[in-house]
Amino acid sequence: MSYIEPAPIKDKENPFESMMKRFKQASHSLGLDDEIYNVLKSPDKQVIVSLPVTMDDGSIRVFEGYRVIHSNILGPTKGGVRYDMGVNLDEVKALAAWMTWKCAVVDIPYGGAKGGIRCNPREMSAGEIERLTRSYTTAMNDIFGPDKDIPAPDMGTGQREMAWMMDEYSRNQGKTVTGVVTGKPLFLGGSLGREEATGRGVMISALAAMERMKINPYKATVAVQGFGNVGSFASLLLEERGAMIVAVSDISGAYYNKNGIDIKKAIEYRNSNGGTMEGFEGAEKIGGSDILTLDVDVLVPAAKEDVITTRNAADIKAKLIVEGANGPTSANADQIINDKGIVVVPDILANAGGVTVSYFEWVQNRLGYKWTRERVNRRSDRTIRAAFSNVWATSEEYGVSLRIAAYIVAIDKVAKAYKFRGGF
Ligand SMILES: NC(=O)C1=CN([C@@H]2O[C@H](COP(=O)(O)OP(=O)(O)OC[C@H]3O[C@@H](n4cnc5c(N)ncnc54)[C@H](O)[C@@H]3O)[C@@H](O)[C@H]2O)C=CC1
Ligand SMILES: O=C(O)CCC(=O)C(=O)O
Repeated sequence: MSYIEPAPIKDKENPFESMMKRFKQASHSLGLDDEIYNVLKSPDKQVIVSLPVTMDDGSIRVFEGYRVIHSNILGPTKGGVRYDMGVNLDEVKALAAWMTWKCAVVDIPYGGAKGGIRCNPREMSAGEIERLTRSYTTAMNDIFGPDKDIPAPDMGTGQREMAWMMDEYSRNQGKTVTGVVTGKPLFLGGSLGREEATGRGVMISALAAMERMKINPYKATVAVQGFGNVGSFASLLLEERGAMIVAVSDISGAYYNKNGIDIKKAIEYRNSNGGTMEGFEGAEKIGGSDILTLDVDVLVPAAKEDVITTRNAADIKAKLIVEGANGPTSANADQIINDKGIVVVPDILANAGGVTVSYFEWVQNRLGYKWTRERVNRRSDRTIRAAFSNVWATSEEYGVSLRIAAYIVAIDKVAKAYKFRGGF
Protein backbone atom coordinates (compact mmCIF):
# COMPACT_ATOMS: atom_id res chain seq x y z
CA MET A 1 0.00 0.00 0.00
CA SER A 2 1.50 3.40 -0.86
CA TYR A 3 0.29 6.84 0.08
CA ILE A 4 0.55 9.94 -2.15
CA GLU A 5 2.28 12.59 -0.01
CA PRO A 6 0.54 15.98 0.31
CA ALA A 7 1.90 18.49 -2.21
CA PRO A 8 4.03 21.17 -0.55
CA ILE A 9 2.15 24.46 -0.40
CA LYS A 10 4.02 27.11 -2.36
CA ASP A 11 4.54 29.92 0.16
CA LYS A 12 5.59 32.63 -2.32
CA GLU A 13 2.84 32.45 -4.89
CA ASN A 14 -0.14 30.98 -3.12
CA PRO A 15 -3.32 31.10 -5.27
CA PHE A 16 -5.54 31.44 -2.20
CA GLU A 17 -3.54 34.47 -1.02
CA SER A 18 -3.79 35.93 -4.54
CA MET A 19 -7.56 35.46 -4.54
CA MET A 20 -7.86 37.02 -1.06
CA LYS A 21 -5.80 40.11 -2.01
CA ARG A 22 -8.10 40.90 -4.94
CA PHE A 23 -11.18 40.07 -2.86
CA LYS A 24 -10.01 42.48 -0.14
CA GLN A 25 -9.22 45.25 -2.63
CA ALA A 26 -12.58 44.93 -4.41
CA SER A 27 -14.49 44.71 -1.11
CA HIS A 28 -12.78 47.92 -0.01
CA SER A 29 -13.69 49.74 -3.27
CA LEU A 30 -17.26 48.53 -2.85
CA GLY A 31 -17.48 49.50 0.83
CA LEU A 32 -18.59 45.97 1.72
CA ASP A 33 -19.96 45.39 5.26
CA ASP A 34 -17.55 43.58 7.59
CA GLU A 35 -20.18 40.93 8.26
CA ILE A 36 -20.61 39.87 4.65
CA TYR A 37 -16.85 40.17 4.09
CA ASN A 38 -16.32 37.64 6.87
CA VAL A 39 -19.01 35.33 5.47
CA LEU A 40 -17.47 35.31 1.99
CA LYS A 41 -13.83 35.11 2.93
CA SER A 42 -13.95 31.49 4.10
CA PRO A 43 -15.44 28.53 2.26
CA ASP A 44 -18.67 26.96 3.55
CA LYS A 45 -17.24 23.43 3.53
CA GLN A 46 -13.88 21.74 2.93
CA VAL A 47 -13.87 17.99 2.38
CA ILE A 48 -10.72 15.85 2.17
CA VAL A 49 -11.01 12.14 1.44
CA SER A 50 -8.54 9.25 1.25
CA LEU A 51 -9.13 7.08 -1.80
CA PRO A 52 -7.59 3.59 -1.81
CA VAL A 53 -7.35 2.31 -5.40
CA THR A 54 -6.24 -1.09 -6.70
CA MET A 55 -3.55 -0.45 -9.32
CA ASP A 56 -3.05 -2.68 -12.35
CA ASP A 57 -0.13 -4.50 -10.68
CA GLY A 58 -2.35 -5.52 -7.76
CA SER A 59 -0.90 -3.00 -5.26
CA ILE A 60 -3.14 -0.53 -3.44
CA ARG A 61 -2.35 3.19 -3.58
CA VAL A 62 -4.09 5.78 -1.45
CA PHE A 63 -4.85 9.08 -3.18
CA GLU A 64 -6.04 12.29 -1.55
CA GLY A 65 -9.20 13.91 -2.97
CA TYR A 66 -10.73 17.30 -2.22
CA ARG A 67 -13.98 19.18 -2.70
CA VAL A 68 -14.37 22.71 -1.40
CA ILE A 69 -17.77 24.37 -1.38
CA HIS A 70 -17.13 28.10 -1.26
CA SER A 71 -20.64 29.57 -1.32
CA ASN A 72 -24.16 28.47 -2.25
CA ILE A 73 -25.73 31.90 -1.82
CA LEU A 74 -26.59 32.22 -5.53
CA GLY A 75 -27.62 28.59 -6.04
CA PRO A 76 -26.29 25.03 -6.18
CA THR A 77 -22.52 25.03 -6.30
CA LYS A 78 -20.61 24.44 -9.51
CA GLY A 79 -17.02 23.79 -10.43
CA GLY A 80 -14.61 21.41 -12.08
CA VAL A 81 -12.51 18.55 -10.75
CA ARG A 82 -8.76 18.67 -11.38
CA TYR A 83 -6.39 15.68 -11.61
CA ASP A 84 -2.84 16.90 -11.08
CA MET A 85 0.11 16.25 -8.76
CA GLY A 86 0.04 19.90 -7.62
CA VAL A 87 -3.49 19.72 -6.17
CA ASN A 88 -3.61 20.91 -2.54
CA LEU A 89 -6.20 22.41 -0.22
CA ASP A 90 -5.15 26.05 -0.73
CA GLU A 91 -5.33 25.67 -4.48
CA VAL A 92 -8.79 24.08 -4.35
CA LYS A 93 -10.00 26.79 -1.92
CA ALA A 94 -8.88 29.52 -4.34
CA LEU A 95 -10.41 27.73 -7.32
CA ALA A 96 -13.71 27.28 -5.44
CA ALA A 97 -13.91 30.99 -4.56
CA TRP A 98 -13.11 31.93 -8.15
CA MET A 99 -16.10 29.80 -9.22
CA THR A 100 -18.40 31.84 -6.94
CA TRP A 101 -17.14 35.09 -8.48
CA LYS A 102 -17.17 33.69 -12.02
CA CYS A 103 -20.78 32.48 -11.89
CA ALA A 104 -21.82 35.85 -10.46
CA VAL A 105 -19.93 37.83 -13.16
CA VAL A 106 -21.77 36.00 -15.96
CA ASP A 107 -25.03 36.04 -14.01
CA ILE A 108 -25.80 32.32 -13.86
CA PRO A 109 -27.67 30.89 -10.85
CA TYR A 110 -24.85 28.97 -9.20
CA GLY A 111 -22.54 29.24 -6.24
CA GLY A 112 -18.92 28.14 -6.39
CA ALA A 113 -17.07 24.91 -5.64
CA LYS A 114 -14.06 23.03 -6.91
CA GLY A 115 -12.52 19.61 -6.50
CA GLY A 116 -9.36 17.74 -7.23
CA ILE A 117 -7.35 14.60 -6.73
CA ARG A 118 -3.59 14.64 -6.30
CA CYS A 119 -2.51 12.17 -8.99
CA ASN A 120 -0.63 12.07 -12.27
CA PRO A 121 -3.16 10.85 -14.85
CA ARG A 122 -0.42 10.72 -17.51
CA GLU A 123 1.18 7.86 -15.59
CA MET A 124 -2.02 5.92 -14.90
CA SER A 125 -3.92 3.46 -17.07
CA ALA A 126 -7.54 4.15 -18.09
CA GLY A 127 -8.66 1.41 -15.68
CA GLU A 128 -6.79 2.99 -12.75
CA ILE A 129 -8.23 6.43 -13.55
CA GLU A 130 -11.72 4.94 -13.79
CA ARG A 131 -11.43 3.21 -10.39
CA LEU A 132 -10.06 6.42 -8.84
CA THR A 133 -12.88 8.49 -10.36
CA ARG A 134 -15.56 6.09 -9.13
CA SER A 135 -14.01 5.97 -5.66
CA TYR A 136 -13.95 9.80 -5.48
CA THR A 137 -17.58 10.03 -6.67
CA THR A 138 -18.77 7.57 -4.05
CA ALA A 139 -16.80 9.39 -1.34
CA MET A 140 -18.56 12.62 -2.41
CA ASN A 141 -22.02 11.02 -2.64
CA ASP A 142 -23.46 13.27 0.06
CA ILE A 143 -21.84 16.41 -1.38
CA PHE A 144 -22.73 16.04 -5.08
CA GLY A 145 -26.27 16.29 -6.46
CA PRO A 146 -28.03 18.12 -9.31
CA ASP A 147 -29.57 20.57 -6.83
CA LYS A 148 -26.55 20.68 -4.50
CA ASP A 149 -23.14 20.54 -6.12
CA ILE A 150 -22.41 19.82 -9.77
CA PRO A 151 -18.88 18.88 -10.88
CA ALA A 152 -17.41 19.41 -14.36
CA PRO A 153 -14.06 18.97 -16.15
CA ASP A 154 -10.90 20.89 -15.31
CA MET A 155 -7.19 20.25 -15.86
CA GLY A 156 -6.56 16.53 -16.37
CA THR A 157 -10.23 15.55 -16.66
CA GLY A 158 -12.68 15.56 -19.56
CA GLN A 159 -15.79 13.88 -20.98
CA ARG A 160 -14.56 10.37 -20.09
CA GLU A 161 -14.22 11.14 -16.36
CA MET A 162 -17.55 13.01 -16.35
CA ALA A 163 -19.28 9.92 -17.83
CA TRP A 164 -17.82 7.75 -15.04
CA MET A 165 -18.86 10.27 -12.37
CA MET A 166 -22.40 10.46 -13.74
CA ASP A 167 -22.61 6.65 -13.90
CA GLU A 168 -21.21 6.08 -10.39
CA TYR A 169 -23.46 8.72 -8.81
CA SER A 170 -26.46 7.25 -10.69
CA ARG A 171 -25.66 3.72 -9.45
CA ASN A 172 -25.48 5.01 -5.89
CA GLN A 173 -28.87 6.72 -6.33
CA GLY A 174 -30.50 3.76 -8.09
CA LYS A 175 -31.54 5.90 -11.09
CA THR A 176 -29.90 7.80 -13.92
CA VAL A 177 -29.18 11.39 -12.88
CA THR A 178 -27.65 13.15 -15.89
CA GLY A 179 -27.79 16.62 -14.30
CA VAL A 180 -25.33 15.75 -11.51
CA VAL A 181 -22.31 16.43 -13.75
CA THR A 182 -21.69 18.61 -16.81
CA GLY A 183 -19.13 18.29 -19.58
CA LYS A 184 -20.44 14.77 -20.36
CA PRO A 185 -20.18 13.08 -23.77
CA LEU A 186 -22.98 14.16 -26.12
CA PHE A 187 -24.77 10.78 -26.12
CA LEU A 188 -24.89 10.76 -22.30
CA GLY A 189 -26.62 14.11 -21.94
CA GLY A 190 -23.73 16.40 -22.82
CA SER A 191 -24.37 19.68 -24.59
CA LEU A 192 -23.29 20.62 -28.07
CA GLY A 193 -20.69 23.34 -27.71
CA ARG A 194 -19.47 22.46 -24.17
CA GLU A 195 -16.15 20.99 -25.27
CA GLU A 196 -15.05 24.20 -27.01
CA ALA A 197 -17.01 26.57 -24.73
CA THR A 198 -14.16 27.80 -22.54
CA GLY A 199 -11.88 28.49 -25.51
CA ARG A 200 -14.77 30.13 -27.30
CA GLY A 201 -15.38 32.46 -24.33
CA VAL A 202 -11.67 33.33 -24.38
CA MET A 203 -11.99 34.21 -28.08
CA ILE A 204 -15.13 36.31 -27.53
CA SER A 205 -13.63 38.26 -24.64
CA ALA A 206 -10.32 38.71 -26.50
CA LEU A 207 -12.18 40.18 -29.49
CA ALA A 208 -14.24 42.42 -27.22
CA ALA A 209 -11.06 43.77 -25.59
CA MET A 210 -9.30 44.18 -28.95
CA GLU A 211 -12.25 46.20 -30.21
CA ARG A 212 -12.02 48.59 -27.22
CA MET A 213 -8.24 48.79 -27.60
CA LYS A 214 -8.46 49.32 -31.37
CA ILE A 215 -6.35 46.24 -32.12
CA ASN A 216 -7.27 44.77 -35.51
CA PRO A 217 -7.60 40.98 -35.00
CA TYR A 218 -6.47 40.41 -38.60
CA LYS A 219 -3.15 42.06 -37.74
CA ALA A 220 -2.81 40.66 -34.23
CA THR A 221 -0.19 38.13 -33.15
CA VAL A 222 -1.04 35.76 -30.31
CA ALA A 223 0.89 33.40 -27.99
CA VAL A 224 -1.03 30.70 -26.11
CA GLN A 225 0.42 28.89 -23.10
CA GLY A 226 -1.22 25.48 -22.58
CA PHE A 227 -2.52 23.44 -25.50
CA GLY A 228 -5.18 21.37 -23.76
CA ASN A 229 -8.91 21.92 -23.88
CA VAL A 230 -8.88 25.69 -23.28
CA GLY A 231 -5.68 26.66 -25.09
CA SER A 232 -6.24 24.63 -28.24
CA PHE A 233 -9.83 25.77 -28.79
CA ALA A 234 -8.92 29.39 -27.98
CA SER A 235 -6.09 29.15 -30.57
CA LEU A 236 -8.32 27.57 -33.21
CA LEU A 237 -11.15 30.07 -32.77
CA LEU A 238 -8.87 33.12 -32.64
CA GLU A 239 -7.16 31.88 -35.80
CA GLU A 240 -10.59 31.51 -37.44
CA ARG A 241 -11.27 35.17 -36.58
CA GLY A 242 -8.12 36.31 -38.38
CA ALA A 243 -5.45 36.39 -35.65
CA MET A 244 -2.04 34.81 -36.22
CA ILE A 245 -1.05 32.33 -33.50
CA VAL A 246 2.74 32.53 -33.49
CA ALA A 247 3.37 30.34 -30.43
CA VAL A 248 1.73 27.60 -28.41
CA SER A 249 3.09 25.54 -25.53
CA ASP A 250 2.35 22.58 -23.35
CA ILE A 251 4.12 20.63 -20.65
CA SER A 252 6.71 19.46 -23.25
CA GLY A 253 7.85 23.02 -24.11
CA ALA A 254 6.93 25.97 -26.34
CA TYR A 255 6.70 26.07 -30.15
CA TYR A 256 7.25 29.33 -32.08
CA ASN A 257 6.78 30.24 -35.74
CA LYS A 258 6.91 33.92 -36.63
CA ASN A 259 4.81 33.22 -39.76
CA GLY A 260 2.05 31.60 -37.74
CA ILE A 261 1.29 28.04 -36.63
CA ASP A 262 -1.38 26.05 -38.49
CA ILE A 263 -3.57 25.30 -35.47
CA LYS A 264 -5.66 22.57 -37.09
CA LYS A 265 -2.46 20.71 -37.96
CA ALA A 266 -1.07 21.31 -34.46
CA ILE A 267 -4.23 19.82 -32.88
CA GLU A 268 -4.13 16.83 -35.25
CA TYR A 269 -0.48 16.34 -34.35
CA ARG A 270 -1.19 16.50 -30.60
CA ASN A 271 -4.11 14.07 -30.90
CA SER A 272 -2.04 11.53 -32.78
CA ASN A 273 0.97 11.99 -30.48
CA GLY A 274 -0.39 10.87 -27.12
CA GLY A 275 -1.73 14.35 -26.26
CA THR A 276 1.64 16.13 -26.40
CA MET A 277 3.24 18.60 -28.82
CA GLU A 278 6.69 17.04 -28.33
CA GLY A 279 8.36 16.70 -31.74
CA PHE A 280 6.00 19.12 -33.54
CA GLU A 281 7.72 20.24 -36.73
CA GLY A 282 5.51 23.19 -37.72
CA ALA A 283 7.45 25.51 -35.37
CA GLU A 284 10.78 26.00 -33.65
CA LYS A 285 11.05 24.70 -30.07
CA ILE A 286 11.83 27.41 -27.50
CA GLY A 287 12.02 27.42 -23.70
CA GLY A 288 8.64 26.68 -22.09
CA SER A 289 8.42 29.89 -20.06
CA ASP A 290 9.80 32.07 -22.91
CA ILE A 291 6.34 31.99 -24.47
CA LEU A 292 5.15 34.46 -21.83
CA THR A 293 7.61 37.19 -22.81
CA LEU A 294 7.37 36.98 -26.61
CA ASP A 295 6.80 40.18 -28.56
CA VAL A 296 3.12 39.58 -29.41
CA ASP A 297 -0.06 41.64 -29.22
CA VAL A 298 -2.06 39.13 -27.19
CA LEU A 299 -0.96 36.60 -24.58
CA VAL A 300 -3.34 33.82 -23.53
CA PRO A 301 -2.09 31.91 -20.46
CA ALA A 302 -4.27 28.77 -20.59
CA ALA A 303 -2.35 26.21 -18.52
CA LYS A 304 -2.23 26.77 -14.78
CA GLU A 305 -1.99 29.33 -11.98
CA ASP A 306 0.91 31.58 -10.96
CA VAL A 307 2.84 31.60 -14.23
CA ILE A 308 2.96 35.42 -14.44
CA THR A 309 4.70 36.56 -11.29
CA THR A 310 6.97 39.33 -10.02
CA ARG A 311 9.84 37.38 -11.62
CA ASN A 312 8.68 37.82 -15.23
CA ALA A 313 5.87 40.45 -15.25
CA ALA A 314 8.24 43.30 -16.14
CA ASP A 315 9.37 41.39 -19.26
CA ILE A 316 5.92 40.84 -20.70
CA LYS A 317 5.51 42.61 -24.05
CA ALA A 318 1.90 41.78 -24.94
CA LYS A 319 -0.58 44.68 -24.89
CA LEU A 320 -3.42 42.40 -23.88
CA ILE A 321 -3.52 39.34 -21.60
CA VAL A 322 -6.62 37.15 -21.77
CA GLU A 323 -6.60 34.66 -18.89
CA GLY A 324 -7.81 31.28 -20.14
CA ALA A 325 -6.42 29.54 -17.04
CA ASN A 326 -7.63 30.17 -13.51
CA GLY A 327 -5.25 32.39 -11.55
CA PRO A 328 -2.35 32.56 -14.05
CA THR A 329 -1.27 35.96 -12.67
CA SER A 330 -0.19 36.18 -9.04
CA ALA A 331 -1.59 39.14 -7.09
CA ASN A 332 1.92 40.46 -6.50
CA ALA A 333 2.38 40.84 -10.27
CA ASP A 334 -0.84 42.85 -10.79
CA GLN A 335 0.74 46.22 -10.05
CA ILE A 336 3.66 45.65 -12.43
CA ILE A 337 1.27 44.63 -15.22
CA ASN A 338 -1.03 47.60 -14.56
CA ASP A 339 1.90 50.06 -14.46
CA LYS A 340 2.99 48.82 -17.87
CA GLY A 341 -0.49 49.66 -19.22
CA ILE A 342 -1.21 46.04 -20.16
CA VAL A 343 -4.93 45.30 -20.27
CA VAL A 344 -5.87 42.02 -18.55
CA VAL A 345 -9.19 40.30 -19.16
CA PRO A 346 -9.29 38.38 -15.86
CA ASP A 347 -9.91 34.64 -15.54
CA ILE A 348 -13.31 34.98 -13.86
CA LEU A 349 -14.56 36.72 -17.02
CA ALA A 350 -12.33 35.37 -19.80
CA ASN A 351 -12.78 31.66 -19.06
CA ALA A 352 -16.43 31.82 -17.96
CA GLY A 353 -17.66 30.40 -21.29
CA GLY A 354 -17.13 26.90 -19.91
CA VAL A 355 -19.35 27.19 -16.87
CA THR A 356 -21.91 29.15 -18.91
CA VAL A 357 -22.37 26.24 -21.31
CA SER A 358 -22.23 23.83 -18.36
CA TYR A 359 -25.24 25.73 -17.05
CA PHE A 360 -26.95 25.28 -20.45
CA GLU A 361 -26.14 21.55 -20.30
CA TRP A 362 -27.72 21.29 -16.84
CA VAL A 363 -30.81 23.21 -18.05
CA GLN A 364 -31.14 20.84 -21.05
CA ASN A 365 -30.77 17.79 -18.76
CA ARG A 366 -33.51 19.09 -16.51
CA LEU A 367 -35.78 19.80 -19.48
CA GLY A 368 -34.97 16.46 -21.10
CA TYR A 369 -34.31 18.40 -24.30
CA LYS A 370 -31.39 19.21 -26.62
CA TRP A 371 -30.45 22.62 -27.99
CA THR A 372 -28.72 23.14 -31.34
CA ARG A 373 -25.07 24.19 -31.40
CA GLU A 374 -26.14 27.56 -32.87
CA ARG A 375 -28.45 28.21 -29.95
CA VAL A 376 -25.80 27.27 -27.39
CA ASN A 377 -23.12 29.41 -29.06
CA ARG A 378 -25.41 32.40 -29.61
CA ARG A 379 -26.49 32.41 -25.96
CA SER A 380 -23.03 31.89 -24.54
CA ASP A 381 -21.49 34.57 -26.80
CA ARG A 382 -24.22 36.96 -25.69
CA THR A 383 -23.57 36.12 -22.02
CA ILE A 384 -19.81 36.74 -22.30
CA ARG A 385 -20.25 39.98 -24.28
CA ALA A 386 -22.77 41.32 -21.75
CA ALA A 387 -20.49 40.43 -18.84
CA PHE A 388 -17.53 42.03 -20.59
CA SER A 389 -19.44 45.31 -21.15
CA ASN A 390 -20.59 45.33 -17.54
CA VAL A 391 -17.06 44.75 -16.21
CA TRP A 392 -15.59 47.37 -18.59
CA ALA A 393 -18.17 49.96 -17.46
CA THR A 394 -17.52 49.09 -13.79
CA SER A 395 -13.78 49.53 -14.29
CA GLU A 396 -14.41 53.02 -15.69
CA GLU A 397 -16.88 53.89 -12.93
CA TYR A 398 -14.52 52.85 -10.09
CA GLY A 399 -11.24 53.71 -11.85
CA VAL A 400 -9.88 50.18 -11.28
CA SER A 401 -8.45 47.39 -13.44
CA LEU A 402 -10.79 44.98 -15.24
CA ARG A 403 -9.81 42.35 -12.67
CA ILE A 404 -10.89 44.38 -9.66
CA ALA A 405 -13.98 45.51 -11.60
CA ALA A 406 -14.96 41.88 -12.20
CA TYR A 407 -14.59 41.14 -8.47
CA ILE A 408 -16.68 44.24 -7.66
CA VAL A 409 -19.49 43.08 -9.98
CA ALA A 410 -19.39 39.58 -8.47
CA ILE A 411 -19.08 40.48 -4.79
CA ASP A 412 -21.84 43.08 -5.08
CA LYS A 413 -24.19 40.49 -6.56
CA VAL A 414 -23.44 37.80 -3.97
CA ALA A 415 -23.63 40.29 -1.09
CA LYS A 416 -27.02 41.59 -2.26
CA ALA A 417 -28.36 38.03 -2.60
CA TYR A 418 -27.11 37.24 0.91
CA LYS A 419 -28.89 40.27 2.37
CA PHE A 420 -32.14 39.55 0.51
CA ARG A 421 -32.08 35.91 1.62
CA GLY A 422 -32.04 37.25 5.16
CA GLY A 423 -28.60 36.03 6.15
CA PHE A 424 -27.95 38.75 8.71
N1 LIG B 1 -11.72 22.87 -19.09
C1 LIG B 1 -12.51 23.89 -18.79
O1 LIG B 1 -13.68 23.96 -19.21
C2 LIG B 1 -11.98 25.03 -17.98
C3 LIG B 1 -10.65 25.13 -17.61
N2 LIG B 1 -10.20 26.26 -16.98
C4 LIG B 1 -8.81 26.42 -16.62
O2 LIG B 1 -7.99 26.41 -17.78
C5 LIG B 1 -6.70 25.85 -17.46
C6 LIG B 1 -6.42 24.71 -18.40
O3 LIG B 1 -7.44 23.75 -18.27
P1 LIG B 1 -7.73 22.66 -19.40
O4 LIG B 1 -7.40 23.21 -20.74
O5 LIG B 1 -9.07 22.12 -19.13
O6 LIG B 1 -6.67 21.55 -18.99
P2 LIG B 1 -6.04 20.41 -19.90
O7 LIG B 1 -5.60 19.37 -18.97
O8 LIG B 1 -6.95 20.06 -21.03
O9 LIG B 1 -4.76 21.16 -20.55
C7 LIG B 1 -3.75 21.73 -19.78
C8 LIG B 1 -2.63 22.13 -20.73
O10 LIG B 1 -1.65 22.86 -20.03
C9 LIG B 1 -0.37 22.26 -20.28
N3 LIG B 1 0.51 22.53 -19.16
C10 LIG B 1 0.48 22.04 -17.91
N4 LIG B 1 1.48 22.54 -17.19
C11 LIG B 1 2.14 23.39 -18.01
C12 LIG B 1 3.27 24.23 -17.88
N5 LIG B 1 3.93 24.27 -16.73
N6 LIG B 1 3.63 24.99 -18.94
C13 LIG B 1 2.98 24.94 -20.10
N7 LIG B 1 1.90 24.17 -20.29
C14 LIG B 1 1.51 23.40 -19.27
C15 LIG B 1 -0.67 20.79 -20.49
O11 LIG B 1 0.40 20.13 -21.16
C16 LIG B 1 -1.92 20.92 -21.35
O12 LIG B 1 -1.56 21.23 -22.69
C17 LIG B 1 -6.77 25.49 -15.97
O13 LIG B 1 -6.31 26.59 -15.22
C18 LIG B 1 -8.26 25.31 -15.73
O14 LIG B 1 -8.61 25.51 -14.38
C19 LIG B 1 -11.04 27.30 -16.71
C20 LIG B 1 -12.37 27.25 -17.04
C21 LIG B 1 -12.96 26.07 -17.60
O1 LIG C 1 -18.05 23.92 -16.27
C1 LIG C 1 -18.10 24.05 -15.06
O2 LIG C 1 -19.08 23.81 -14.40
C2 LIG C 1 -16.91 24.55 -14.27
C3 LIG C 1 -15.67 24.78 -15.06
C4 LIG C 1 -14.57 25.20 -14.16
O3 LIG C 1 -14.15 24.45 -13.30
C5 LIG C 1 -14.03 26.54 -14.25
O4 LIG C 1 -14.66 27.42 -14.85
O5 LIG C 1 -12.95 26.80 -13.67
